[in-house]
Formats: sequence, C-alpha cells, structure tokens
Amino acid sequence: MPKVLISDQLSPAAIDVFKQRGIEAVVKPGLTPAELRAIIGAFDGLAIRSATKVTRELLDAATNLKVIGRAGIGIDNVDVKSATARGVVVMNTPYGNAITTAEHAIGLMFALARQLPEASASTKAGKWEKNRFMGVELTNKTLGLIGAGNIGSIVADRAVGLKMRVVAYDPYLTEARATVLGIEKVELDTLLARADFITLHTPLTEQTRNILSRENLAKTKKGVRIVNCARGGLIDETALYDALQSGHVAGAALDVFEVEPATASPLFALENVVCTPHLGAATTEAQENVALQVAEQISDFLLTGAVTNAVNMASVSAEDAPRLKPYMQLCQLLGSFAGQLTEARHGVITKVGIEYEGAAAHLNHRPLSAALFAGLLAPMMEGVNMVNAPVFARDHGIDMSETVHDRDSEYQTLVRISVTTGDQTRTVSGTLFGGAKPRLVEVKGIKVEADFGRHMLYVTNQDKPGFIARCSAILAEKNINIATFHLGRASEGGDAVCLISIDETLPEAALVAIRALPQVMQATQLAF
Ligand SMILES: NC(=O)C1=CN([C@@H]2O[C@H](COP(=O)(O)OP(=O)(O)OC[C@H]3O[C@@H](n4cnc5c(N)ncnc54)[C@H](O)[C@@H]3O)[C@@H](O)[C@H]2O)C=CC1
Ligand SMILES: O=C(O)C(=O)COP(=O)(O)O
Repeated sequence: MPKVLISDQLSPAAIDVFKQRGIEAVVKPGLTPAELRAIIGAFDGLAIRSATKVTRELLDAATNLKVIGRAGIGIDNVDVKSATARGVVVMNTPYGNAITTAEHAIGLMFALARQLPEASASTKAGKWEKNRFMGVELTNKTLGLIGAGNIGSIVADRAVGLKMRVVAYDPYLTEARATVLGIEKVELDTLLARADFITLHTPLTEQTRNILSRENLAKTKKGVRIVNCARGGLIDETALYDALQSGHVAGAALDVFEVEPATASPLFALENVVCTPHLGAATTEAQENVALQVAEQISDFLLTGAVTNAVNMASVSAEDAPRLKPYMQLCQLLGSFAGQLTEARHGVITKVGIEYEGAAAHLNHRPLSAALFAGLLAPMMEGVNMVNAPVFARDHGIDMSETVHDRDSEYQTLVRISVTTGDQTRTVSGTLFGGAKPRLVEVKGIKVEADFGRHMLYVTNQDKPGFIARCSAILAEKNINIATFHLGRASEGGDAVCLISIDETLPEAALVAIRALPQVMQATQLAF
C-alpha cells in the first residue's frame, strides 16, 4: 500500500480521499526539518502547503519519494530542480484557491482605502474617532496589476466591477486577453507612474524577485497604496518601510513576507500597514478544493500513473493513463534495448529520433518519449526515470526529434527509435501485439519478431549455415535453457540478427565463446 505524508495543515477532505483510494496517509504537520528528514524515507508521496520546505537535503533523504503534491499554487518552497533530478514529480493545484486569494486582495484593498483594521481597533477601544479615519473611494481609481494570470484576472474582473480602471504589467499577457478582461496592458514604468493602487500576482522567480525594488517604488505615484497577496520576496521590505514612513506610499497591505512565519517586522509598527498571516488561500471552500485536488492527483499518480498539474512532467490524463500504459512499457523497453546496445566504445549519444506510426500516432507523445528516454539512459545513468530523463538528455546535449506519421502502417501501431552515436545510427522498432504486449519487430532495418524476455542475447551475424547449431550448443553446454529463438536477415547470406530469450543470465565465458563463432559480429547480453 503506497504511503503519503501530509506535512502541513490540510483539510481532512484529503485524508478521506487517500483512505477511499487505499493509500495510507500519515498526518504530521509542524515537524522540524530534521524530524521530517528522519521519516521521509518511508513515504511514496508528500502532500504540502507553504510551510514545508522541500530542500535538496530533504530530497536526499526521500529515497522512496515519487510525488510531491502542493495543495495550493506557489511552489517556491520546493526545490523543483533537485526533485526533477531525483525523478520526483512535483504537482500543484493551480485553480483551487485562486478566487479566494483574489477576494483577499480585493478585501485588503478596501481595508487600506478605509483603514478598516485601525478603525475597528479604535472603535473597540471605545474611542469613537469618527474624524480620524478619512478614506478614499475606489471608483474611478487606477489599479495596477503586476501579473495577470489566474488570480490577477479574477482581481481585474472584480476591480472592473468596482468601476476601477485596470492597467496590467505582464509580459505574457496578450492584447486579445487584455481586451477580454477589459484592462489595459502597459509597461511596468507606466503602471508605476499611473496606479493609485498596485496589487501583485506573480510567482516568486528570479525575474520577479524585488520587482517593487527601492528604485521602482520611487517611480510610483505619490500616495499609492500597495497590496501584496502573492509572495514576500516581490517587494523590498526595507524600501517599502522607508516609502511608507516618508508618506510617498500611503499604505500597504501585506499577506506575505520575505521571511515566514513573520513574527516581527518594523512594518508592524506602522499605522498605514495592514497585515494578515498568509491568509490568501484561507477559506473553507479553497482549502477543501485544494485538499481534494491534491489527494486525487497524488492518488492517481501513485495508483495509475496519471499525471495532472505537474510542473516538471508532461500531463497524462486519468482517461489516457490506462491507454498509455502498454505504450509506456513498449517505449521504455525499446529505449532500454537501444540503450543496452549503445556501447561506450561507439561514443556518446548525440541524436535520438522517435517515430510514431499507426495507432501510436494519435497518442499523447510527451510521456511516451519520456519513458523511452528513461529506458535509453538507464544503462548509462543511475536513478533515471520518466521525470528526469528528458532533462538529463537535454543537459547532455542529445538532440531529440519526434515524428508522427499520418500514413497507413504495416503494423496496427508502431514506435521506432533511431539512436545516433558518432557517425552510426541504429534503429529499433516495436509494436503492441494484441494491443497490449510489447514486441520487437525490427532491429537495424532487419525484420525480426520477438517478445522482450527478462534475459536476452542479441547477436548480429553473417547469414551462414552452422551458426544456430553452434550457438545452441554453447548454451546447452552451460545448461542455459532457451525460451524463444528469433531470427531475421537483411538478405540471403547477408547481415542477420538473432534474438534469444534465455531463462537466466549467461556466464561471461559462454558470451565470449559465442562472440568467437566465425559467423558472429556482435553478441550482447540484455536484461529487461
Ligand atoms: N497569499 C496566498 O495565500 C496565495 C498566494 N499565491 C501566489 O500568487 C501567485 C500567482 O498565482 P496565479 O495567478 O494562480 O498564477 P499564474 O501562473 O496563473 O499567474 C502568474 C502570472 O504572472 C505573470 N508573470 C510571470 N513573470 C512575470 C514578470 N516577470 N512580470 C510580470 N508578470 C509576470 C505570468 O505571465 C502569469 O500571467 C502564485 O505564484 C503564488 O505565489 C497563490 C495562492 C494563494
Ligand atoms: O497557494 C499558494 O500559493 C499559497 O500561497 C497558499 O499558501 P498556503 O497553502 O495557505 O500555505
């Protein structure tokens, strides 16, 4: 039974899903990094929010981990690069808390405009300071949106409803989308100069870190009010403090901080600052949404191989997963076959071509090609799998091409792989027999029909009499049982290939004896 660790506060809805799906869920929020490292090795999945920091050190200890599910959007608390290198899928739930977070941003904007928290505190203190709290209207004000993705778009929609003018800076926002949203796409400097309110809705990346730097804060309109419901690192907090103190920035509402939990900050002392403890996603509805989604996604992946909302792997829908499963196996085996034939003396792999024909042409290819690369690179690299294989291939400069043939194939379905090392290119093709069983149908342009056995012997030889008898004799001499024996040849008396499935590993001496046969050019032992 797969085991999942829930290391942050997740709605109990997640536990119910895991239980129903037959997955053991262990709930342990609030562990220290050392405590987490001590137990993570026992788990196949990890479900988190923003509190758990998934560092390289934690991943080093996560020897069984296959999937990390983030019940929420931001994954800046996960070292995705290290997870990918270790073959761990990282998923998030990109929509489940978007409305809630957008509503929090709008709520904070109102709180700033009317100083609601201070007015509430003053009233509760019995002061009745009716003249102290003079607010500003939102109607006809300009809202500057930095980041117009899921959350930013919802904020824009609500702000337009409040009769605000919305300008947006987002390099990936198209003019057409801006028109649909009823907003104006502008450059950052224009936004800074025009906005009465600024709200941030980008992920924290190297490009967005400090996007409201001291320099950019100085470019804002005097009296601007700033809302940050995205990530702490987007604003230079010291520069913001200074701008608030000087009155250049009239107010700031912060849900997120550079260091969290934020239990002390000079900003807390300022009257014109409203703070919430990273509550953007904290509604019953959003927490139920993200908990259910993450539990379903983790379960689907661990139980069926379906991949949803992964940030480091191609998606495989729940509907596609069973259909792709035999193809994944075929691709992995074809890759493994080609990989095992690629001897170091031939040089490094420079190019891989993958062709899909017949029924295979109509499938989702990215996961299939990833499975093929996993098989291909496994003999050369440790710990390679579908998640990290495409990255390894790219990092090693392997040029990959995929071709889909929309033509009638001799086979109902066919996958062909061409691997180039130095100036040599080898091809291997396979099909699914009966729609489910992987079968080799061609090696180096020679037709040969063979199932993949656990132990196999691959021989290239001259098509001359005597080879079969001598080869069989060597195997018999070592008491090695032959399961299947398949032959193919390019032409009568020409190049031939022989694939022998045997019941156990062949001793090295027998392999040497086969290589010494006069007809034999190459003999390689393969394992699947
Ligand atoms: N306070 C909270 O509890 C929550 C905070 N968040 C934060 O909100 C962020 C945004 O969430 P979504 O809108 O769902 O993400 P999204 O991916 O839909 O949108 C992000 C937008 O930022 C834009 N962007 C990327 N780089 C940019 C740059 N350099 N300059 C300007 N725009 C840039 C992208 O083009 C995209 O449109 C998340 O990454 C997360 O950090 C999300 C949920 C809850
Ligand atoms: O989804 C996000 O990106 C959030 O920031 C929400 O964080 P949380 O799950 O409330 O810790």
